[in-house]
Amino acid sequence: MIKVGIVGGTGYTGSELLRLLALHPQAELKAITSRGEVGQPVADMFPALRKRVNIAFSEPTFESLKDCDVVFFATPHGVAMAQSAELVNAGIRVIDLGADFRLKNTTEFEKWYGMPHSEPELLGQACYGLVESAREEIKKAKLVGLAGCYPTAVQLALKPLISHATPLIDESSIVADCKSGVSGAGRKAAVGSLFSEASESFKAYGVSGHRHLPEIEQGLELISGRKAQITFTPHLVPMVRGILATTYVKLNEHGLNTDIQSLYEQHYANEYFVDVMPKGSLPDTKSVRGSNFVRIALHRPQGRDTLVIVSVIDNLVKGAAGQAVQAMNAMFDLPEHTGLEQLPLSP
Ligand SMILES: NC(=O)C1=CN([C@@H]2O[C@H](COP(=O)(O)OP(=O)(O)OC[C@H]3O[C@@H](n4cnc5c(N)ncnc54)[C@H](OP(=O)(O)O)[C@@H]3O)[C@@H](O)[C@H]2O)C=CC1
Ligand SMILES: CC(=O)N[C@@H](CCC(=O)OP(=O)(O)O)C(=O)O
Repeated sequence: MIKVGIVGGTGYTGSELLRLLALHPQAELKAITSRGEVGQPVADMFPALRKRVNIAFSEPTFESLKDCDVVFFATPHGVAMAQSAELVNAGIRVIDLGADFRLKNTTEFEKWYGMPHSEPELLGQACYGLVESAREEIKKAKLVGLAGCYPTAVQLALKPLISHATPLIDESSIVADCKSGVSGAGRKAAVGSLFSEASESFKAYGVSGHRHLPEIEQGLELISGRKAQITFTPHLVPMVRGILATTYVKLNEHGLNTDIQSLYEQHYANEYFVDVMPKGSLPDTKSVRGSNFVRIALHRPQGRDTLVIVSVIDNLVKGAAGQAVQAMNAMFDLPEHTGLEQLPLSP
């Protein structure tokens, strides 16, 4: 059994990890931390976990986590950075769901996250955790900086095109128009997440710059070795879970002469969690809700040279906790879908 610890067990991604790991056949929950709820049984806070999770919250300290094989950080930026070195040095593998180990350039990190990076050496050892593109590195990694939620939806939408040795699109003018449910903002109290603010409304945010922009560009460059430029606009939608990304690219001559639907189907043929839908499909967030799947559909409106790629994920699963468990499975040589076979909730 893999002994698992979670730092940040009271938040949305932490509790989603609990939901998934409670039924994982190879995982044993050893520690779940909270600063404010030490001693409280986890199932008292999350009745959905009654009779499945029988431990209590503990302090987010090394002492609580030292018997684990792997520790997930489901915490705000800056927390994993402060605590990972001690764990990694003790031979405990770390998967950070936050952004401390995603951006390789510390100046970029400081610019977008407003804090200096205190562990540049550890950052150098970290593997960027988009499992479909970095599986082999993740297997060996001691530390994974898991891909963000929007970056997962957008990179998986573009990967087959970007992976192609000869560019198929104009890689300098990609547009990703993305919509997220409110759980993307976390469980902490915030005015923008109030029912009366977010419901019956729909708005763009971070239009002039969002911290996922440099991450997406870095991720695309990691895949292709070429620099890509993207206009990324996130929106807040009045629903709880889900991300829908509509990504627009201009096909070049080579792209226009390629069967893009077949390219996607072949590229993802062996990916358990990626569903390339039949031509013309319209995936909705409900079709992935509660599951680790991503569904992708391709369109060429009016047969023109713009390709529209629609991708959907559950931000808390494939965008966070599910992808984290997928990475853990890869690290511990388990089939990647172990404990992750939940079908989406319907309706
Ligand atoms: N929500 C989403 O869709 C996604 C979130 N993420 C990332 O995952 C991380 C967690 O997000 P989310 O679950 O939404 O956040 P929440 O705000 O819901 O939860 C944050 C958790 O972190 C704990 N925490 C806060 N500060 C500290 C600290 N200084 N030391 C230890 N624990 C701390 C809190 O627990 P307590 O106060 O009880 O100690 C709480 O359990 C973030 O980095 C986020 O960016 C990534 C992808 C998607
Ligand atoms: C709706 C909403 O607010 N979404 C968050 C993104 C989710 C998140 O926490 O981002 P990471 O993937 O970087 O961890 C935001 O835009 O800041």
